[in-house]
Amino acid sequence: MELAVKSFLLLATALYLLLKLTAYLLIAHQNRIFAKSHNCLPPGRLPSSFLGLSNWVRLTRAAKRGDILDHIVSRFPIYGNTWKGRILFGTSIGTIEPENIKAILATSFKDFDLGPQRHDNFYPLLGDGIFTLDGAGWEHSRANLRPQFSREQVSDVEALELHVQRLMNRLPEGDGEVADLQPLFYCLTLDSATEFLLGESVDSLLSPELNPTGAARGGKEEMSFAQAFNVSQAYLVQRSRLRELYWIINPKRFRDANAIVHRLIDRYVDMALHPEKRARKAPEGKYVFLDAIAAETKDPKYLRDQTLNILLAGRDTTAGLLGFTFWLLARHPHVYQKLREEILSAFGTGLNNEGKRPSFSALKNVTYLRYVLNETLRLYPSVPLNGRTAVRNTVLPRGGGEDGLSPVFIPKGQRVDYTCYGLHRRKDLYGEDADAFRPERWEEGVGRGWEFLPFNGGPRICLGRMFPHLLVIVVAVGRLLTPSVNRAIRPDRSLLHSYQDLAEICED
Ligand code: HEM
Repeated sequence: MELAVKSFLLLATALYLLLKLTAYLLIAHQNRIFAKSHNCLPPGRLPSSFLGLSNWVRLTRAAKRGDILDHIVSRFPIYGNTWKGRILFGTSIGTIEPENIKAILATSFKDFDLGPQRHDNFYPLLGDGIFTLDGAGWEHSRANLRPQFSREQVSDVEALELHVQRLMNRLPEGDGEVADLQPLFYCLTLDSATEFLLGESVDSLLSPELNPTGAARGGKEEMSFAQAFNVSQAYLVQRSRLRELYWIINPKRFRDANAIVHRLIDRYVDMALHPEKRARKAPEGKYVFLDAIAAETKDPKYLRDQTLNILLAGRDTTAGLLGFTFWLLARHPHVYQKLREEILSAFGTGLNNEGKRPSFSALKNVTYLRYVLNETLRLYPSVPLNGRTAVRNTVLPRGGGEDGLSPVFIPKGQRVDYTCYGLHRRKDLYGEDADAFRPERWEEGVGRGWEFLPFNGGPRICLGRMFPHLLVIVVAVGRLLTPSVNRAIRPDRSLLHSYQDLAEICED
């Protein structure tokens, strides 16, 4: 009897393996036919050891050193603008080819999705929202949320002014004193975003202790919303580093931080659904994102998740842009001087608290400011790494063969990572000085089409790209460019470190 069971198990296992092998060979055969019929050739090969462990170890070491982006970008001159390699159990295709990125994000949009990790890794904090969903869920979110990003709704300069003023109040008084702007910018974007989303700011700029970068510290005291949101994000970064194994990191501190964030948002969701519970009424005519979406949908989880998705999408990206703009201005005094002169000549004393506030469109038309922002986003795009996964067999137009000009076959399930940080630094697209900060290059017509992608492109292009970040920076630039605050800039490695963190979180 025992022998019969053993024989049966052996036979079943052999049959299972045979079926698997046949399916594998069949798919490989179909893939070959598909690739041939589209004239595909293989791209450059990133060497790797068993299961891609060596590449993963190199990536992890680079992340620890704080130069993961330069590490990734250094592969392109060696293996080509599109390459394929093994990284921790899976294969990845890396590309900095505009034509390929256009295919992924626009022309072959339906052939790709965000991949399994984005939703599942972010779920404990973000749930189901526009930033984490694919397919019908994303389409529904996008259609519902898009009207909330019209110009009138997001260009409330007055609300921003209050937070900028508070930021200014935190700068040291004396001449020659230094201040670290980065934590202040993270607080500024949190305060202004919560005001836009919830109708009330969490006012982190008024708190005596700033904890902006989200170091997951110990301690028994309850975290504030700002701390909890930062702690959650810091854990999301750590989880992303483990790729498919993200779920291994799920400590109590992460769960507590998520619960604190959810509790606060739920309070506002409750008030949006039951306005009679509100202690203070929003001023007449004031736009509140949560109230606006609650007018359409009454599901509290939907409301919480979408609000948090927007907060995550818009907060660090904007703080990063602000931080890098000033970081670069501090190192390029001639650019700083030129920008200051242009702003002052356009608006005179209008920026100096004398009642006349420049209009939004006037601010948008300060050409040199636009060049400075473009150049900052070119060198330090807030989302430097990104990727998609093929949902069916498809093709990228470039990267195959010795010359890299043939199409590349992308099988169903294949991950493709595109790297704006590398794309934006290509010397053949931006010139030999592509690594230098030179806003004037924008006068020369660089960055056309799919060569410049700080906000993505195609149907998933950033919803908030037009206004809030621009307004925040403009108000801040206006204020910080006044002579009395020339002092407030300090170069700081921590800025670069948190940029790397952001890079990794977005890689998923
Ligand atoms: C400098 C500031 C910003 C940059 C560089 C930026 C960049 C991006 C990028 C690259 C994406 C695509 C992510 C992906 O699909 O993988 C994105 C998506 C998104 N962004 Fe922004 N963003 C910024 C500010 C904002 C702000 C302020 C908001 C809202 C208030 C916002 C809302 C969104 C939303 C909702 C999405 C998801 C769109 C979708 O999937 O349909 N962003 N952003």
